[in-house]
Amino acid sequence: MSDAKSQGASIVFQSVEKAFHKPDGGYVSAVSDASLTVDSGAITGIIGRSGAGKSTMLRMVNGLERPTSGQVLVGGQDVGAAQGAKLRDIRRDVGMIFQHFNLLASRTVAGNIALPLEIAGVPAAKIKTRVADLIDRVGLNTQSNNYPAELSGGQKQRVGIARALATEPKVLLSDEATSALDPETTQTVLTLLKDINRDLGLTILLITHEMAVVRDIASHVAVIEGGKIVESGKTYDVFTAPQHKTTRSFLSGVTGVTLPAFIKGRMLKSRPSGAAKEVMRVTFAGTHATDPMLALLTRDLGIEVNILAGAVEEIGIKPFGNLLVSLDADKASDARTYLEKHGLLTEVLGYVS
Ligand SMILES: Nc1ncnc2c1ncn2[C@@H]1O[C@H](COP(=O)(O)OP(=O)(O)OP(=O)(O)O)[C@@H](O)[C@H]1O
Repeated sequence: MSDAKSQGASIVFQSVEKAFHKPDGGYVSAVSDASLTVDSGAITGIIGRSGAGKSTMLRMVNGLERPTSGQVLVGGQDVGAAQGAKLRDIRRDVGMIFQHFNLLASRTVAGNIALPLEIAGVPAAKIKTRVADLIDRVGLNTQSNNYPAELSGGQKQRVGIARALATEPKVLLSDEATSALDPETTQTVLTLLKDINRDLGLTILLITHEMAVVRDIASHVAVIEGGKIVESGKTYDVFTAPQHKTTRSFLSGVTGVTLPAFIKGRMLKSRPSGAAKEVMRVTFAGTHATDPMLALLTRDLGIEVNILAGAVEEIGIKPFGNLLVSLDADKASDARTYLEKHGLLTEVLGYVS
């Protein structure tokens, strides 16, 4: 494959609703009032639980579903309104990869990758060179004549990626592409997707239920619940200052920073009478991520803090830290003011007596 940049295309969801009719005459609202802009060349993750509406969002981008109202625009073209040749043109600009790869068992690696080119009527000689380039790009040179049954999950997904890139799309949709893979293979596939995004400039929209995937690859994220986008923004901003409880619950799974059981079991929502400790989350972002702020808090205000759990992580190349601490509830308000004045974020999680 030539490494010339194939321009990406933006994806815009404008007040999109999608309802499905049920056999009993009612309907189910799969996506409701969704507005989201994915910039050309960006990698954006849509995260949500099972049934949240992720697949429906994705399927509206390549015209497999049409919005009930609102618009989905790919490179400014209204996918929902497109018919016939126009819809085929838009679809050619949108490649897709799947959780279970969707490879043809009867075709070799090279044969699977060639399929979309054969369907598009590309001359055989051109298909041969292009398939060889694609195989090279995804690192399957020694497997080109193997059948899917002879490949590992990671290798199968590489074939899926090469096949999706065959028609030089501007947008790549990823439907839980790493969910069936082990963590190590997931990393190699995510790295390949990042390389492709960088080299070809194509836009990637992925759906996942794993915040770790978002952290590792996406510059932007949208959180969807019950068909509604409840939060969206730059991945770093959403990770360091999540606004919605669903986002927080996804994050608690990925940061690995959870309260120890002996505290969790005793936590109260409101402050009890008498002596009590406040349990607080402190998020260190940007330049403060590695500052010794708790030591400074003790030095400047004489407030002592117990660390319950913590971790420093990276998103892109930017670090952020997450600490769960407890401290004297009488002094907690002063401590929060001090920490926030120094650019940290705090959140009261509860109290223990
Ligand atoms: N063709 C359909 N007919 C009827 N209802 C549908 C159809 N497709 C999706 N739904 C419903 O719409 C809602 C959203 O489904 P969707 O598949 O988009 O969710 P999801 O977030 O992708 O879930 P999962 O992670 O389990 O795939 C669900 O309630 C689902 O049952």
